[in-house]
Amino acid sequence: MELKRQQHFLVATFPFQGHINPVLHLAKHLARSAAGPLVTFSTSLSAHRRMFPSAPDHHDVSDGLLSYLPFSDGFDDGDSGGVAGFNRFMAEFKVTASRSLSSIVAGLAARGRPVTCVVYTMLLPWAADVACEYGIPSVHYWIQPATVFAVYYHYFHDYGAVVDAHRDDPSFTVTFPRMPLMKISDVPSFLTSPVDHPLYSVYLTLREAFAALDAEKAASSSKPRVLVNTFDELEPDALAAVDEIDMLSIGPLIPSWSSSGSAAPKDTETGAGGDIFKPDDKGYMEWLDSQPEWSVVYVSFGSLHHFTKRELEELSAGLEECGRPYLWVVRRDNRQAGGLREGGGQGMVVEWCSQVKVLSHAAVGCFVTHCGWNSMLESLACGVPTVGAPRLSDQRTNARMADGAWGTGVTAELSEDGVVEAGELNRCVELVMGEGGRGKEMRRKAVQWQERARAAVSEGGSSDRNLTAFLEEITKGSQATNSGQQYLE
Ligand SMILES: O=c1ccn([C@@H]2O[C@H](COP(=O)(O)OP(=O)(O)O[C@H]3O[C@H](CO)[C@@H](O)[C@H](O)[C@H]3O)[C@@H](O)[C@H]2O)c(=O)[nH]1
Repeated sequence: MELKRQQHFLVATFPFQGHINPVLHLAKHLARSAAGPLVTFSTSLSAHRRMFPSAPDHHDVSDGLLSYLPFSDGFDDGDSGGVAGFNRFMAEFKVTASRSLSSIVAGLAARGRPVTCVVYTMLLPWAADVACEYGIPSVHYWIQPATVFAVYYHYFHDYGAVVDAHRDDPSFTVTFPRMPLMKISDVPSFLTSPVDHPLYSVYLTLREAFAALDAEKAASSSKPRVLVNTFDELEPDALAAVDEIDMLSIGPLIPSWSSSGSAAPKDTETGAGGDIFKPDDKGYMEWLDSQPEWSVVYVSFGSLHHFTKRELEELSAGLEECGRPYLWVVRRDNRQAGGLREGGGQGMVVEWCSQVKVLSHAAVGCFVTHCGWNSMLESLACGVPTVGAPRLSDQRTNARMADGAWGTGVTAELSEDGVVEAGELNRCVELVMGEGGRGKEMRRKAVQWQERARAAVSEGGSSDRNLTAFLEEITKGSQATNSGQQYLE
């Protein structure tokens, strides 16, 4: 059989929008690199169907740059049982999806397009075993901050006992190696939640991911390398906080920059292109065009958060109280609770928008966010200061960085039931957008970070250099071992 030597990345991700986006941007970046590798993007069939509603199922979709080949996770109709059923879903996901991804690798080889490197994200640690099964290298792509990676790493090694002992003491401070002091209340929530939490399986999967990196280290003479969607200047301490792992910053990978390779966002390219939610066809960009510069409050809590009725009531009232124009994303699957008051003349509520395009618009002056990592990077990349309303996972750590080290945001005080109440929203938005000194400073810093973020991904910038070095190393490694071909023989 004639064997091809072309580099072929298989990039695989969990079917959440917040995981699909950064992986898709990396995939595009790889595909456009000088070496011109093949790149296949893979997520679950249910998410693939939502990304490509008109594509015939099970078929390899191609957009001329990437191939899209879904794996089955056993929940192909997309009904994974919601938060309550999530632990059961994760157990099934691992078994079925790893088998399916393995047959994708075998199938690509049989079609003369052998995979030479598997790139996988945090909730797919078993993808490293799939790669190993075929004797091909794999690399973990960490899609949250380096700070969060370092906290998990140290927790799963030497700091588990101290965090566990103080998990109910929010003001207790932990000193993770080479990192600033961190309060327990700022540690990722999966480390302080009880074992009967409905998302406990995320904790177990993360533990598995760090064990996989330990195994990789034990099997090799060099440090495992992890790609991280951040940039050097943003998290210098955290990037150097784990001796045993080489964290390679390659971000911020956001749509316009990763697909164009240029530092300036281009309007036509600011859509994520991997949406699993239907974009709203209300003319929100035209509406933004009609608003003054820096006047609009943009509100979005990402792709997973579910509002309660009280939360929708308080946010509606708070936005009215602010008296500023606003654009608010409330997904269609997120309105059942009731309590949402649409903005009248003052605001617009949409089901889903092109977030980077919105944040890049000159009219937007503040982003009220749940502090998901993609949203945080996108706000920095677009120079928009934030009001943080973090709930779980990495969000509270991210919020603390924005209102601490970066100086680009303020964190709202949540009520006991986790709601940003109207008065608190108004106070925070005024702090960010008002004429006070703190607001002016946040806006100045936001613009400063935007410049640094752009510099990092521009040609010759730190993230650009890291990604180029990674590509060269993978290419050299696969030429040396002829990897990706052995399993054909
Ligand atoms: O109307 C919208 C709303 C959101 N987005 C995009 O959706 C993504 C949302 O990602 P993120 O901000 O990270 O939030 P989540 O969807 O909640 O992401 C989950 O995954 C992230 C990465 O692991 C974590 O940081 C979060 O805490 C976790 O909730 C971003 O790229 C947004 O640009 C849109 O394009 N249009």
